[in-house]
Amino acid sequence: MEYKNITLPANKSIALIAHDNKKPDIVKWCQDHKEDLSGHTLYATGTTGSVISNATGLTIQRLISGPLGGDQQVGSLITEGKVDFLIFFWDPFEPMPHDPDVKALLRIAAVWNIPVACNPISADFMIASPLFATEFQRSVPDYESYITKRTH
Ligand SMILES: O=C(CO)COP(=O)(O)O
Repeated sequence: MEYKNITLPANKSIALIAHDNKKPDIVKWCQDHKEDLSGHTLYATGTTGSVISNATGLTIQRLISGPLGGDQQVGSLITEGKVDFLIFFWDPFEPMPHDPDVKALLRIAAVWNIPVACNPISADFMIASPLFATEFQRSVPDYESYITKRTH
């Protein structure tokens, strides 16, 4: 696989997701970082988006609920270059009916070199990074050269 660099703008697109037992954690994290988050474009799966916007007033583009396909929607936005960061507090203690979707989302985030925080401390380190609110270069798979190689 060949890679190319793309420039991420200072204003990032961040996807916020939490399983039910972790929703209090993501709400608290968003309350603690409300000011920093308000400068970015926020996406969330359905229920996570509702609880965060009710608790913080942040503007969030809500997708479908996770078990109904929301994780797949986030994965699709990542492949389209429309989501730059993933904050996903997944539950390590409970199996989910949509575990294959969760795994697929985490895989696609790795494929597209997306920073992923799976717990509040990782998210704290991420948002404290000087790169969080500045332009930076991200290496991504060079899809066009991949297609060209496979078709010539
Ligand atoms: O299940 C989820 C992620 O796998 C989250 O979905 P909700 O935000 O709709 O609860």
